[in-house]
Amino acid sequence: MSKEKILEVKDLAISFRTQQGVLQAVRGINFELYKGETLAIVGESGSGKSVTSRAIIGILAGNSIHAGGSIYYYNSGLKKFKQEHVEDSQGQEEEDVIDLMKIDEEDFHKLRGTKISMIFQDPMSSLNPIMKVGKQISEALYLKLGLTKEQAKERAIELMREVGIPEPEKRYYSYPFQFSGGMRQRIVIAIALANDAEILICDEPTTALDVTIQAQILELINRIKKERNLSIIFITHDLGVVANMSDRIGVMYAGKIVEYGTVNEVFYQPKHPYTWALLSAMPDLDSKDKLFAIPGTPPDMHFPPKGDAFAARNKYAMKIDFEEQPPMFKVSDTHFAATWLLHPDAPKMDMPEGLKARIERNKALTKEEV
Ligand SMILES: Nc1ncnc2c1ncn2[C@@H]1O[C@H](COP(=O)(O)OP(=O)(O)OP(=O)(O)O)[C@@H](O)[C@H]1O
Repeated sequence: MSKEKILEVKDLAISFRTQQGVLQAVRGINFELYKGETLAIVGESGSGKSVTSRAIIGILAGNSIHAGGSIYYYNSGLKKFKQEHVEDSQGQEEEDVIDLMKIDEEDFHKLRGTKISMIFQDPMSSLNPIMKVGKQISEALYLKLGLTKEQAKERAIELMREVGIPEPEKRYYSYPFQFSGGMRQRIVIAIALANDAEILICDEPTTALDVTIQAQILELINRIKKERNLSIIFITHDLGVVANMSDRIGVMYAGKIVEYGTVNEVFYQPKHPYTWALLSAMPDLDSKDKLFAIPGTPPDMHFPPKGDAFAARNKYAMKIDFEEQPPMFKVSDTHFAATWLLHPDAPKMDMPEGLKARIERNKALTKEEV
């Protein structure tokens, strides 16, 4: 995997004005995205995954407040900016970095739907219901890449073939409602490819599909990622989906990233009790154990807790968890977790025995498959 950074989310904070006051949806998150990698962001409903991805693509709701932080896009070719965090190192003035939270509408239009594309759970939300799908793909090519109408049509048919639409010459003239959910999601992917996107944000793209179709769409996303060196942000509440298709995972809880690391680190050496809970709640075909449900509910983000937001649901919580927010502790060069359990003075606490046994079983299974 190349290590060319394409995106850097820095101390990003997004709130919303609501009738009950200000809701703090994203509370200072940090992550990087590299070229050609898939970063999964997982967490329960309401943890701030969608708000994060909507901030990146610039489609936050009107009542949102940019409470702080930046989203740096590297080498967009759009402009040369000098940003605070790169000022002091030598030669950085030359770097092409833009802050997506600061650029104007016109520049954002050049990026959204072109360099950055998004696939949603419901493909209909990205498609025009009364326009033939072929036209929707070729329009992207025609408007944004300056091809002639004939060239655009030819290319659109090629793209339909590339994403696995059978008989693309014929289906070019069909309307979205004439396709199944899985096929519609393929059309949305074809539009993203038509735009030559560099970053593809997938927000629960397979949640509404049945399992077989889900696997096919995941396979397609994986294939185009490899073929085009795409960078993917994959948002899901389902850890099972990302196990086989992400390079790194960020676990979100109550508007913060509480743990991130490579897929192996998060699956095999999880450190945050919330990650333990998420992993324990994953259905496991080989286990006869009763499925673990995470007790309690996430906090009301109008009044985020003072300490570790997971403390109230965490049976391993210590006094300090209710009083002070834990910093990100480094586990390895690629693995970090925000839990006081990693403080050198904390009592030695390992993951639950049941989870440890599951992990060992899964490791053994993976070895068998190799
Ligand atoms: N326009 C809005 N106005 C008020 N609150 C909002 C708005 N959009 C999102 N929120 C709130 O922000 C928080 C984070 O929402 P977000 O959609 O990012 O969660 P999520 O992790 O993506 O969950 P889901 O999987 O359900 O989409 C939630 O509490 C949500 O209710």
